[in-house]
Amino acid sequence: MFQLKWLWQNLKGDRTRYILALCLSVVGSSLTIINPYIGQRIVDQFIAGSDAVYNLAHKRGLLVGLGLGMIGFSLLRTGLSYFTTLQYERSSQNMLFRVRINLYNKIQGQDMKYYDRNRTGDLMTRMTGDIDMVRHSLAWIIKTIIESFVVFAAAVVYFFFIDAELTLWLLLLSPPIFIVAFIFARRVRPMYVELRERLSQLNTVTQENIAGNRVVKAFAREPYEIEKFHEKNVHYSQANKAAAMVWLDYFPYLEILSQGFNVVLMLVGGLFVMNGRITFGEFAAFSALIWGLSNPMRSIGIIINDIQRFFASVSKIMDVYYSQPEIANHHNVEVKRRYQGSIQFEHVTFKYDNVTVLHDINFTVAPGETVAIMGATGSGKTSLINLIPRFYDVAKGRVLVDGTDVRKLELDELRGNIGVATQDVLLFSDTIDGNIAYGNPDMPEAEVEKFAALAAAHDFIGKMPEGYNTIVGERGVGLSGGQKQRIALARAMAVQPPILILDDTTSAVDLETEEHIQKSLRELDFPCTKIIIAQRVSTTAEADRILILDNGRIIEEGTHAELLAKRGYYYDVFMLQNEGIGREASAYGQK
Ligand SMILES: Nc1ncnc2c1ncn2[C@@H]1O[C@H](COP(=O)(O)OP(=O)(O)OP(=O)(O)O)[C@@H](O)[C@H]1O
Repeated sequence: MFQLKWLWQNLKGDRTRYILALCLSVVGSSLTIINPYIGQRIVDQFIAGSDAVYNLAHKRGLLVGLGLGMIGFSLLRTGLSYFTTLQYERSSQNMLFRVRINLYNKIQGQDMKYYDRNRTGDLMTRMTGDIDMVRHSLAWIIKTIIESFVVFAAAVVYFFFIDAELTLWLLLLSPPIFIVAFIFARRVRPMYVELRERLSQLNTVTQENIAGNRVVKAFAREPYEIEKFHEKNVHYSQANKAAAMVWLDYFPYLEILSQGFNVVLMLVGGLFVMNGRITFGEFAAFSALIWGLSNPMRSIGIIINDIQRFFASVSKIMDVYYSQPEIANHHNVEVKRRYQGSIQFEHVTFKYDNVTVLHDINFTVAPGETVAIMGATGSGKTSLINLIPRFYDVAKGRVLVDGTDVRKLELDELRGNIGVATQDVLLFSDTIDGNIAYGNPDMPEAEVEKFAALAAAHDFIGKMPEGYNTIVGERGVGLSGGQKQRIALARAMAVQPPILILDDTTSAVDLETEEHIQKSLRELDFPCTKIIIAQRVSTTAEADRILILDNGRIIEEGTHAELLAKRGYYYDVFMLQNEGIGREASAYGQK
């Protein structure tokens, strides 16, 4: 079975330990028949046998020996069981550790499409609960199955050795138990798949609520969120109850059939003792070991439950484990070249699934040029710039960087040559210094400060209690929108990339600060091609070229003056933004 093969693969490094644990389980379980055997001898020779009085008087040494043997084997079994459990725990914990790293790397290596499709809560469930279920299966389920099976087999063999007919009477109960267990397993399996899905939905709602708690509070939507959580919680709870109810449907049958072993033993075994077919000692041995037949039957339901949970979880993990990103970064570039920074879009069409959002885009950016992109919201600006670092692949056409199709470039090298400040600013829970130096952790402090100053961030950072060592909260909590944007800009510039992409990076800063940033961008002391998405004419005016996007098509292209002269979309935006402040279309922004 593929899932078990996968488990085996991931046990690499601990396979010997795990096999040792399995062997110890077999040995330890086989030893369970020793004490009933000793008990049988004690009963037959010293309690109920015809020579019992004589033996008690003359063979006390043997009795003491058998008693000590019983104690010794009990201690040995306890010791073995302790050592075996230790091996199971160690090997399964080590496997858990490895799979977790592996899974994390897999998730980390996925492309943007994967993150578009998968919910964070679901991925978190895979990284936590599902992995732990797999560990549980190695450390408990497989162990229980092996031990139950060995105890059952050892008891049956021993019983056959004592009396085959009585054993067959007892075994008559096994087929109905297996049939009941089989029907139960078939019924409960889809329920665990559903249960797992509902758990993931519950985690997703919880995660989104915590991550978005500010929005929730701002809109006073706590009751709605509580209701949403409640609904998912009820769904999950119902799925749990439904699975438990199915178990309860079958549990009485399994329990009664398991109890049946004792009844059969009493009736048939008792009869056999009365007619002298078996001795009291042998009957005692049956009694002492009958749990070896009934217990595995009793726990069969629990084992089936856990096995179904295991399959539901392991298939979710394996989904991640074997999913191959369409755009994979192999991280195998030894020497990263520095690009000149030319960019070319050749008849580019781009789709999200089946929705085309960019149509036949053509433009060229020479090294060192600054190109601004403007357009209505949803016109495709972010989608367009996402194609340059190859966050997504084109559907048709080509995107070239330095004359080479980005699909033929090593991703590490390509992305290492591009600094991006995304629209949705994300800062890590780290110091401001750590956030700015994210792309180059060895950057000297003076450099960090230099780029912070270029991004007009140095002054406000200096006023913070611990300056550059101030820890910002998750996603940059504690900073204003404009402050976050400036740190993100400093972070993008700090890698001194030959291509800098800024997606609406100065939308939340005031005009004066923006002017400072514009000046810094113009005067960067390294060669750099800049692609700047902006809504303000004040940002785009000084670009070498401006592209206007509308519904995924370039509808205007030219310099500020050329576009104003065209009296099209750009002109309208200009007029709208400058109405009332008396600026003349022709005079503004001319270099
Ligand atoms: N990950 C995605 N999956 C599916 N569709 C998407 C995705 N991201 C964007 N879109 C769609 O693609 C179109 C272009 O979106 P895009 O974000 O590129 O526009 P934009 O011009 O950058 O908008 P804005 O100015 O609001 O940021 C929109 O219709 C949007 O709904």
